[in-house]
Formats: sequence, C-alpha cells, structure tokens
Amino acid sequence: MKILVVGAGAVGGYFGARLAQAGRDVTFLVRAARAQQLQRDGLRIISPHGDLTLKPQTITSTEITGPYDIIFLSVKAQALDQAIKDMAPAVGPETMIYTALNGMRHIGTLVHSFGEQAVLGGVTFVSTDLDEQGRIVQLTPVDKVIYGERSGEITPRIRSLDETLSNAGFATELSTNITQAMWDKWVTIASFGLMTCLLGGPVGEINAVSDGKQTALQAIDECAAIAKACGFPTPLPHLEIVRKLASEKGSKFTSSMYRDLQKGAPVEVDTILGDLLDHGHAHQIEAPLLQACCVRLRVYQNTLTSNKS
Ligand SMILES: NC(=O)C1=CN([C@@H]2O[C@H](COP(=O)(O)OP(=O)(O)OC[C@H]3O[C@@H](n4cnc5c(N)ncnc54)[C@H](OP(=O)(O)O)[C@@H]3O)[C@@H](O)[C@H]2O)C=CC1
Ligand SMILES: CC(C)(CO)C(=O)C(=O)O
Repeated sequence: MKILVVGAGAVGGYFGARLAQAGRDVTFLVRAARAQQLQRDGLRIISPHGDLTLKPQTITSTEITGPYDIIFLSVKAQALDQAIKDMAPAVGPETMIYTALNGMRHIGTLVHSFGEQAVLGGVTFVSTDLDEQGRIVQLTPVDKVIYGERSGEITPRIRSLDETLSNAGFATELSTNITQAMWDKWVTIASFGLMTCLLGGPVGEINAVSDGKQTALQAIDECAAIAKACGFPTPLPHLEIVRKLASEKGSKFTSSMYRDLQKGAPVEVDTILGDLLDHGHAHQIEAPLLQACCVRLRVYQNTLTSNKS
C-alpha cells in the first residue's frame, strides 16, 4: 500500500521513518524548507531503540500526481487547514486517513473536507521532539499507534491497513472502539499538557514541591470528569497508568504542548484544552485548573501574535 506521511515532523518523521526502514512504500509530503533539509541531511532519528538516518522519498503539494492508499496525517492543529488543501489531490475514493492529532475536533474538520468514509479514528502514543537541527529525538521508549473504523467494524480495508502498519518496529493495535480510545488519549494529553504548562515543569519537578503531586492529580481528575460526563469514561486501568506517570519522582516526562511552550512556538491550546473545557461547560463540570491553563496559554498565544506583527 502507498503511504503518504503529511508532515515530516516529530511524529510523522518518526513513524514514517520506521515504516520506510521496514520496507513499506512511504512518501513524505513536505514544504520547501523541510524538503531541502531532508535532502541535505537525511531523515535523522535519535532513539532509545537505535538511531537511524535514511534518505526519505519526499514530495511537495504541487508534485502530487494521484491518490495514496493511506495518509498518515501528522501536522499541528494550527496547520490543519492548509494541510487539507495541500494533501487534497492525494485523497481518492479509497484513501484512508489516519490522524496523529490530539483531541477530537480535527475529525469533524476532515470529514467536512473528505467525507465520512475517508477518515479513520487514530491514537498516537509517542514522545518525540524536532530539535533545532531538524532531527527527531524520541524521549521515551513508548511508540504505539491505535487505529480503527469509527463505526467499530472490522472491514477488509482496515485489515489491510493493519497488515501494512504492523511489524514495522513500533506497537500497533486495531481497535473496535476507536472513539473511546481517542477520548482516553485526549484525557491523557490534556492532563499532561495542563499540568506541565500551568505548573511550569516536567512531572518530576512538579512532584518535588509541596502540593505539586496533589495538583497534578487534580488536573487528571478534572479532565477525566469531563470525559465521563460526555459518555466516554476513562477506564480505571488507563487512569491508574496516567496517575502513576504523573506521580513519578524525578521524572522528566513532559508533553508536546510544554515543549512547544519552551521553544516559544504556538501551542495547541484550543483543540486540546479549550475544546475539552467547552465540553465541560456544556455539562456543568467545574474545571478550574483546566480553565486557568487555557487562559494562561491564550495570553501566551496573543503575546506571540503581537510580537510577530
Ligand atoms: N510530539 C509528540 O510527542 C506527540 C504529538 N502528537 C500530536 O501530533 C501532531 C503533530 O505533532 P508534532 O509531530 O509534534 O509536530 P511538529 O511540529 O514536530 O511536526 C509537524 C510537521 O508538519 C509540517 N507541516 C505543517 N504544515 C504542513 C503542510 N501543509 N504540508 C506538509 N508539512 C506540513 C511541519 O513542517 P514545516 O517545517 O514545513 O513547518 C512540521 O514538520 C500534533 O497534533 C500533536 O498534538 C501526538 C502524540 C505525541
Ligand atoms: C500523551 C503524550 C504526553 C505522550 O504520548 C502526548 O500525546 C503528547 O506529548 O503530545
């Protein structure tokens, strides 16, 4: 199956490289500057599983000649609208779109552009960062993708996608309840995004100060309460893993939102935290930490915008 990875950044670059390394037919849709960098330096992965440099097959939007079987969409939320325009010629009637984006809002946006059938549900567990040299640095050993038809059916096409993505150097799971899995991941990223961005440090630094752990656990409770009110209660074993991860002493674990904040880059506040807060408001759920973090990051975003102009 022909795979088009849209965005050769921290997530797309990582999984695309693993798939290419495993012999799958992978092309990266990139923009001019990244194309030049990849041609010059190769696609470089620094990973606890072993470093890797490969010569990727890249394409820019004007060079797309026809549809792909699988699109692995891995741009930030703020780049989604442009990415949809750029990848449109690569989407045909049989194309399946897997998305690495966090939250749920992008599903509606993609369905609006490409129709119900094209859009799969997807969850990505990985912690990767794009460094200043354009290398992809994997920060923890975890690398897993979960995918499924949003209807929950096991269709022939999702089986083909499963065969293509499996055994390529990372964990995979074919889910019959991908919407629940997306909500579970949303609670996870929102909890870690909220605690690291609002409290201003990695998990271990939060736990090192008095009231830190309690506040981190309160952040998780707020996010989980909203998911529950929306009809997607986070299963207890998943919640326990999140709580344990958030309580680890000395942990350097952060979130992609926190790393963006540290870099002075835009943060996905509205799609990850703001949308969850709106769902909370709709169900009269109090979420004071989540609300404070949204305000803190919106002020930050406004400062970024006014510094640019
Ligand atoms: N990083 C992580 O650990 C995790 C991130 N996620 C989610 O995955 C998504 C992607 O995040 P991440 O990979 O970290 O982000 P990055 O910023 O590292 O990568 C995004 C890439 O998309 C490229 N891009 C943007 N617009 C286009 C376009 N129109 N055409 C082609 N390429 C484009 C950017 O390239 P350019 O140089 O051209 O701007 C950039 O390289 C986010 O929604 C995030 O929440 C999920 C799990 C973990
Ligand atoms: C859950 C977490 C923190 C790691 O997979 C993440 O999704 C992110 O950093 O974007």
